[in-house]
Amino acid sequence: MTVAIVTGGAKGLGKAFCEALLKRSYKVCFCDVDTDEGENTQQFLAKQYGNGNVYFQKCDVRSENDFTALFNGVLKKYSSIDLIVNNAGIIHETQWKNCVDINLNGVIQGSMLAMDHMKHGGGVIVNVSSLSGVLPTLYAPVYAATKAAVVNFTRSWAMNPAVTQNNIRMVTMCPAFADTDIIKDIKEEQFQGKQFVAPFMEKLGIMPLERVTEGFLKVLDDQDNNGKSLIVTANVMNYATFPDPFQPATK
Ligand SMILES: NC(=O)C1=CN([C@@H]2O[C@H](COP(=O)(O)OP(=O)(O)OC[C@H]3O[C@@H](n4cnc5c(N)ncnc54)[C@H](O)[C@@H]3O)[C@@H](O)[C@H]2O)C=CC1
Ligand SMILES: CCC(=O)/C=C/C=C\C[C@@H](O)/C=C/C=C/C=C\[C@@H](O)CCCC(=O)O
Repeated sequence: MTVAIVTGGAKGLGKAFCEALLKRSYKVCFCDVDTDEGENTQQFLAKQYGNGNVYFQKCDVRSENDFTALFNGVLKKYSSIDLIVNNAGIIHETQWKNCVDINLNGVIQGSMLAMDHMKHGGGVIVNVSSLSGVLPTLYAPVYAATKAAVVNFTRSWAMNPAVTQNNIRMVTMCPAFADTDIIKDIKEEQFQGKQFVAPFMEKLGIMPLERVTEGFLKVLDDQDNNGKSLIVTANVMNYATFPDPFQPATK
């Protein structure tokens, strides 16, 4: 039995990742702060993939207590945790502390709890960042900062013996715009200049969820990607490259 936790799984990319995992016969526990949406999705997924294979637990990733209860619940039900997808996220430049709490602290909390469990038998941690994690994003500096932090948090842990010597793999995903609610019903106050979004969206397009799921499955299947960050756009699916100051200088 292979067991996964997906945060923010009630809708959008998280829900798509849950479905992809269920198709691969994982047992899936997904959490969300939105109980109504979570319960609807639970019913939908249970009908498609079987009641015993998926369940929803309310968890606000900002809460250490909720997160600990989530892990304990999964271990009680399925006895192991092989994969966590730290996916829950928002974009909100005015409520920026909330944005940091969810997008960064939530990922840190989920990763630390997962590592603590996985040190006994290994596992995979997928942290969902954004293309905004590797590119400056003028309309959302705080969002971009949280997403860049996720990239370097993952790269940094990936070098640590607690990961490398315990058969753990930590990877980041950096998708461009995808067709979910995060890009809809948007308020001016969520950005530092909402008008700046459109040109980037025009250039990058809006990906169907299937394209991001393709990247997600690649991240799961590539065994040698510890610490890497997969960029997913309509045209590109490559691991990001970063400057290496330890290499001899080239002239
Ligand atoms: N859709 C897009 O264009 C892109 C999205 N992303 C990232 O993908 C991730 C998923 O986003 P989408 O599915 O697009 O958005 P979405 O808005 O459709 O789904 C996000 C889910 O996270 C949940 N959530 C929010 N705060 C939470 C909290 N405190 N605790 C638990 N769950 C919480 C929401 O209730 C919702 O179900 C986010 O981290 C986002 O930043 C990255 C790049 C592009
Ligand atoms: C700099 C490159 C870049 O912009 C990359 C973006 C990649 C992904 C962004 C993603 O993580 C979150 C995007 C959220 C966007 C939210 C709202 C927009 O849809 C507002 C559109 C407003 C408008 O149409 O005027």
